[in-house]
Amino acid sequence: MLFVSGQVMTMVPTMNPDIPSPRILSIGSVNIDLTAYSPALPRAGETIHATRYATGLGGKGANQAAACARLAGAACGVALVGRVGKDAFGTQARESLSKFGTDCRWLSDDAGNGTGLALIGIDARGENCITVIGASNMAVDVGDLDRAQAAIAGARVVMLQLEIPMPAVIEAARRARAAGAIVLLDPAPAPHDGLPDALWAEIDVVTPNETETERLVGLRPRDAAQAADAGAALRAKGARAAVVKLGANGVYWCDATGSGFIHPFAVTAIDTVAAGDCFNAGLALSLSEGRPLGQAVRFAAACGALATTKRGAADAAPERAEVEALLLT
Ligand SMILES: Nc1ncnc2c1ncn2[C@@H]1O[C@H](COP(=O)(O)OP(=O)(O)OP(=O)(O)O)[C@@H](O)[C@H]1O
Repeated sequence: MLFVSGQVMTMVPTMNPDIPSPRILSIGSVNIDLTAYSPALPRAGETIHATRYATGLGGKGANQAAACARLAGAACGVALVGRVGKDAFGTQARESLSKFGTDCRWLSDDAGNGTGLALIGIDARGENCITVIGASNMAVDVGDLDRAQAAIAGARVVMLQLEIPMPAVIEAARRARAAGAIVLLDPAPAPHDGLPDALWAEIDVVTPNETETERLVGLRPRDAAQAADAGAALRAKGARAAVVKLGANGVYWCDATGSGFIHPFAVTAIDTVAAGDCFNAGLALSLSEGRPLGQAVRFAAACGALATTKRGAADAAPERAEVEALLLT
């Protein structure tokens, strides 16, 4: 059946009884990252020559889905709900997601918008400047959720981020929670004026880093004690649990049953890009297996730490065996 809604033209996916309903969904953005490496970044009006470039999968929705699929392995049941353009970048994104094992049945082709892009410049010192073109990501709406309703209804964990329009995020959270799924929100990029109350009410676990925490509750945590204050403030907003990520300084968690601080795993970090996405992927997988929050956060912290030992975004995602080995140290 061909379904036409606004600018989207896509096949309506049906739930094939031979393919189990996904256990974990990421509802969010898909980008292709185009990265140019040059000795210095260009100033306004300047043209420079890069020494090399790379293209790869990006967007927090796609990164988290891909990382989670790699972690979960063969019969993983990790799906992505979102949009790509009907262009070469959309084809590249689909191929890349499929290589990780991500179920793309609910990834729509948007006939009216191109695929989301991130244009990234990196200089010799590792400084970067990034231009994001949201494109089809900014067209994600309730129609995408309608098409994915059967998947939302069957999911154990739904991962959300803030790179698609806020009304779609709120409605996705509402539907997922109503269906009994655990709703994970990575509040990135965090709006300057915080989150709407309608979203706070639907969040099971919110996972900000230091700067996102400051935008959400006005506190910038630098250690475990400050993270505990921030965690309490995040729960007072309405989230049932808070996980405050402090990068190389560890991670704090709290929920109705208690709280804890996980010290960072000792790794040799070479690139922290998407450590947070791999962390959230691990958290989603572990929660989907019924682990309590403290155990799930420890698993996630090992995933985040391993992601810093490889270059790239989704490409830096570890496999489960690597995570289990690090957890034994
Ligand atoms: N250098 C590191 N050593 C060990 N663990 C790390 C390191 N950096 C990150 N981690 C782990 O990964 C988690 C997520 O990293 P971080 O706090 O940088 O997230 P983030 O800011 O959301 O990341 P990004 O936006 O770059 O994806 C941390 O809470 C920590 O558990």
